[in-house]
Amino acid sequence: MLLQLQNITKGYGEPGTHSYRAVLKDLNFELAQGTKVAIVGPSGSGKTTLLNLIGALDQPESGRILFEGKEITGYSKTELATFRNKHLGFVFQLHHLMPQLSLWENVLLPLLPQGNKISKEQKDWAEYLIKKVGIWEQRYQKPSEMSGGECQRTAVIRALINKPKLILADEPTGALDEENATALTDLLKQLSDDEGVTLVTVTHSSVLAEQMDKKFTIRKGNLE
Ligand SMILES: Nc1ncnc2c1ncn2[C@@H]1O[C@H](COP(=O)(O)OP(=O)(O)OP(=O)(O)O)[C@@H](O)[C@H]1O
Repeated sequence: MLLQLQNITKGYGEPGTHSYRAVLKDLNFELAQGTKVAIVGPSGSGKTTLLNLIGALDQPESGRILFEGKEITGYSKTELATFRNKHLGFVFQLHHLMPQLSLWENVLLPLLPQGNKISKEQKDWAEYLIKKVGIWEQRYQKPSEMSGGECQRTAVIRALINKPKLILADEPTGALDEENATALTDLLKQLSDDEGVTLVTVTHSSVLAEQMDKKFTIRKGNLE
């Protein structure tokens, strides 16, 4: 298994007081390498809370999270940051591209914390991805000079640049019109198929959810 969540509990407020509210309760979840899943559920059901745990951005109150069989719960902040950078790619509803950088620079940005120079192999990989999603012509343009769909495609490539094992997408098509949303859905699916990347996407879009191998719904703090 690529990812295992075992008996996860997570809430907000001070446990044992009136302020506490449980969001995820004794949740179990397993994800095999290469699978694509959608997580759906009403507003406030805990989708982002769950994605933050899977993405090592937050820690559960109890339970264990294992990645490739190794427990990551208990990692220090630095260890979690290293883990995220090495294994995970993130796509958000809003692309979060750096406004002062070109498409090309934005795509290469996640490689910079690794120090040293960006290798020819890494540049070739970036070029391959940018061409694959059809925005090579725009590579020297800044986000303000690109369409919303082009920005979101750039964000998807940026998430893939480190060759992550797992991509986490939070409402990736949420800010796009229907045509662009469909194009991005196809792209996410095709890229994860071609590159063998595992994908977890939180979405309100039934079109996107239907494209995944499996759909989970958060209900009463658990996945069904
Ligand atoms: N930092 C926080 N402090 C207190 N409560 C929080 C915090 N973050 C989330 N919550 C609460 O936890 C519950 C789950 O929130 P979460 O954002 O995970 O839901 P969601 O399913 O992603 O919702 P949406 O679809 O509206 O984005 C909500 O009731 C929310 O108010």
